[in-house]
Amino acid sequence: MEIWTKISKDEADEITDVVKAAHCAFWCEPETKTIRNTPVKAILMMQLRSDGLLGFPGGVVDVGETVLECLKRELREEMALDNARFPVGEDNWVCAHLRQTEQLDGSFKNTQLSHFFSKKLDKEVFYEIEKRQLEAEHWGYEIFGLIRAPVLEITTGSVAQKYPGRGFGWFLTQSFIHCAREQMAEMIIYEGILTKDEIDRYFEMSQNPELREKLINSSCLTENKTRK
Ligand SMILES: O=c1[nH]cnc2c1ncn2[C@@H]1O[C@H](COP(=O)(O)OP(=O)(O)O)[C@@H](O)[C@H]1O
Repeated sequence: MEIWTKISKDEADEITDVVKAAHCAFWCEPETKTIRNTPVKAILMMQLRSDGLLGFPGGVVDVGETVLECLKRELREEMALDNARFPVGEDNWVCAHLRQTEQLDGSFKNTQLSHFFSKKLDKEVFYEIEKRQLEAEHWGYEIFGLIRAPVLEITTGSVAQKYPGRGFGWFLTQSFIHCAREQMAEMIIYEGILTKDEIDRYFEMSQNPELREKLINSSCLTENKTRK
């Protein structure tokens, strides 16, 4: 069994004997609308990983590297990011999560410390950085898709009435790597995109068993099943 716990910066700085990782959410307010005239509050840059899960750009800190040096290297490898133009620094730190893994004797050992950063971009810059990712060294090898996490809610229409949370609530039903879903929630609150209550409501909706069953078994929420 593995447990992920959010810890403070001071607590994180105390931990030394563990694998460290750093990931970053680049985001923007696109000031656009999507279907049914729904305002898009924000879009977050995520990736479809080669293991089929969704996560943020970043990776494991190599021996001799600092957390920020690691992030810089990973952002270059995974996004072809021009780090001099778009630096990510201590000011962009949002949260840390500690993974503890159960051992054979039932005790728990610290096995990973994940730092998370967030950087807001102008929408034009966001689009430019997105396009550049197709030239990244790890594109098509470790990174299989570019994702815009949709921070929005489509509230009109019968499906939205029956299954609220269409938009971000439904997005949360996807499969995320490790603590990426929690990091995303932390960063959305930290940046003032949504309140904690709003995020909690979306998490609750995404855990509705009836909705999850429908989303997994049918792409259009109908009763039709073409595969048994
Ligand atoms: O978005 C994320 N949030 C939190 N942890 C992640 C995320 N993406 C990957 N990880 C975890 O961080 C570690 C580094 O994985 P990743 O695939 O990013 O790095 P790598 O490029 O160094 O192999 C792994 O334990 C992985 O499961």
